[in-house]
Amino acid sequence: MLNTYITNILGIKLTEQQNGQFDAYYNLLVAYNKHTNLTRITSRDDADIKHFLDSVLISKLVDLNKVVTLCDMGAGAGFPSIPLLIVFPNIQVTIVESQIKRVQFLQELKQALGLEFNIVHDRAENFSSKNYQQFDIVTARALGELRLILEFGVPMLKVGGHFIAPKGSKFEEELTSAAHAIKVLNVELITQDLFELPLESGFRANLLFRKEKHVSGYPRPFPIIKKKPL
Ligand SMILES: C[S@@+](CC[C@H](N)C(=O)[O-])C[C@H]1O[C@@H](n2cnc3c(N)ncnc32)[C@H](O)[C@@H]1O
Repeated sequence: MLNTYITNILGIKLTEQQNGQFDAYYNLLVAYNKHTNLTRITSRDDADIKHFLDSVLISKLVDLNKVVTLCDMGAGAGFPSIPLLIVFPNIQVTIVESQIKRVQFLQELKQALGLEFNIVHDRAENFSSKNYQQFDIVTARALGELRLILEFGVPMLKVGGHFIAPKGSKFEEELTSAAHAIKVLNVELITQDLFELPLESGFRANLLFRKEKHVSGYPRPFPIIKKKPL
């Protein structure tokens, strides 16, 4: 089913190896989830649509064949970066994840899929403050409010790089409250890609921003970000 969705929606035909990697991903996710809470989505159909397809939809926004480096903040069980890496194995993925049990799952996943990616056990805002202007793309799904994740992630982007925020039905409200952050961090909203997932599985708004200029002084320490969001 995943294969059909990806072909019909994105025009990409998965190879046998890629289909096998998605099967192995699903099997490990469900097996690991029995003892360690990773996801509430456990049926194969739901995982195909709400985890795998949803993650790969990001590739509609940028040409991932040309992208070299991508940082996924708070990837949890690997979303959205690992499905993207399966489909675009040329990407150099760095995951920054704060919870050790999820880091351990990601280490096992790396072995199971035979893919290379960096796993950093840290908070995204700490990692970001040590890695200015390193990445072509920064993304984060379900990590937090848009204005917070922009402050975490934009400092890590190269000038001209893209921040991609997968958001839900309240994306317009988030954009409104992020207006100041967008201005201060010097990013421009380029595209809002709105999509209804198959089988009434939910709405996705993928927001694409481009970094216009590097601004020093961000991210601030988390207690300050939380107390005084941009
Ligand atoms: C709701 S989960 C979303 C996981 C995944 N992105 C997804 O969409 O399925 C949020 C994840 O972010 C991690 N997290 C929370 N705060 C973080 C931070 N400041 N830096 C890095 N990871 C963080 C959590 O441990 C958790 O794995």
